[in-house]
Amino acid sequence: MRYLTAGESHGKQLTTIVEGIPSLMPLTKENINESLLRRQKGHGRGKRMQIEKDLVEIAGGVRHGYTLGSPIAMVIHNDDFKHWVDVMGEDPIDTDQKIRRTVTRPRPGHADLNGALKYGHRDIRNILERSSARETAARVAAGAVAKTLLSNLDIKIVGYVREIAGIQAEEYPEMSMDDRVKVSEASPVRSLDSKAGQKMMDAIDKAKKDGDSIGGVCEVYIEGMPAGVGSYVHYDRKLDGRIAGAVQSINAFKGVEFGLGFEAARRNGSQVHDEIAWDKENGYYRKTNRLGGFEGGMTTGMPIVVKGVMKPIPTLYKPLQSVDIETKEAFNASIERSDSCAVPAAAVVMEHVVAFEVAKALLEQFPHDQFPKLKEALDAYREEIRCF
Ligand SMILES: Cc1cc2nc3c(=O)[nH]c(=O)nc-3n(C[C@H](O)[C@H](O)[C@H](O)COP(=O)(O)O)c2cc1C
Ligand SMILES: C=C(O[C@@H]1CC(C(=O)O)=C[C@@H](OP(=O)(O)O)[C@H]1O)C(=O)O
Repeated sequence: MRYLTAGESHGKQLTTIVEGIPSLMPLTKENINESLLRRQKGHGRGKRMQIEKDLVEIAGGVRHGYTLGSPIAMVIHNDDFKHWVDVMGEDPIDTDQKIRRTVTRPRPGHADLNGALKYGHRDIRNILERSSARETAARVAAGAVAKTLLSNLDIKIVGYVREIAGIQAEEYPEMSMDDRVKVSEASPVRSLDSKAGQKMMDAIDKAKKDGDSIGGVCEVYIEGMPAGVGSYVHYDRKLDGRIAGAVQSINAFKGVEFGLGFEAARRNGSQVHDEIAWDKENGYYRKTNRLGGFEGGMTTGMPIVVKGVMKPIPTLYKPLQSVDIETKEAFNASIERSDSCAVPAAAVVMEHVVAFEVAKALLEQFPHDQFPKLKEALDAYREEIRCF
């Protein structure tokens, strides 16, 4: 199972191709649109999100509400393209226009300067169009297909905000999965803690007023995974490693933690490892879940709990100093529009990139071309480990 995306932020459309989804799995565009609309919500986003209404067009791989087993092609049109036809069109333009529209001022914290150096573009627009987190809409579409697969296998996944600008949401280890989904959906910052949520919104408003930006921490929580998915036998089969890579690949993410994460460095082993218990009904379980659902690159059967750190948005109304790549003169970057905080949206992105890695690992472990056979194999494995 793999996916590719294509498309520029202000170009015509984003395209996603997902390969490896078994046949005979129920899938509709509503499954995908629900995820896309969730990604667009959240306090702190800029004017662009008022222009876009992300809706998917399924262009291949699905017929009459079921997957065919062939690649699934999905298209999301950029409504903003109509304002950028001259800038983003594929036809050549005259030199005067080209010079007028060339972006030569790299923003600190974005991909602008390194991308220009690497690809030899003297127009930074050629970098920023693709490095923009607009691409995360296409990744959410791929993740929504994976989420649909997981949900049909009784595996639930949700992403929400744990922290914005140092304001932490309280931890609710006993909170049910359904409540996590409900509460995070209801909150404009997707936090499970309404008091902290209000403070987070105030912090976002203040950052915006000050022309600044803020980051935070997202968490993804997964229930229903049996123990033993992933593998310890090779570095690239460790599922926690793959999830970490996927989370780190989200625009502006700077770190990943499972369970206690970095806090584990400060505790003794007795306060970190999760003791093993057994009962007849459920088989093995853990009394705690401090390791966030992983040992040896494999799931433990406890919920997967993974956090990702998002840095503040690089494009600032309050300008940072940079250097023009043509004149080499120092300048203070000024901008037209940007998000001031995209952590709530990033929590949805994180949920979907993690969903993809989990679904991919399941299909590697239980390779089936037909979805009902995958379900049967997974259910048989669940029973096998319950009775182990
Ligand atoms: C949902 C989302 C929205 C974002 N919105 C913006 C934005 O409006 N302006 C901006 O400069 N960066 C934004 N970013 C972050 C940049 O895309 C990111 O910093 C850039 O691609 C450079 O990559 P890096 O930060 O991972 O090094 C956003 C990121 C996400 C996940
Ligand atoms: C378009 C999206 O996010 C964009 C990500 C982004 C960036 O630089 O990463 C910059 C902004 O775009 P624009 O320059 O058009 O205002 C965000 O709106 C989206 O999430 O769909």
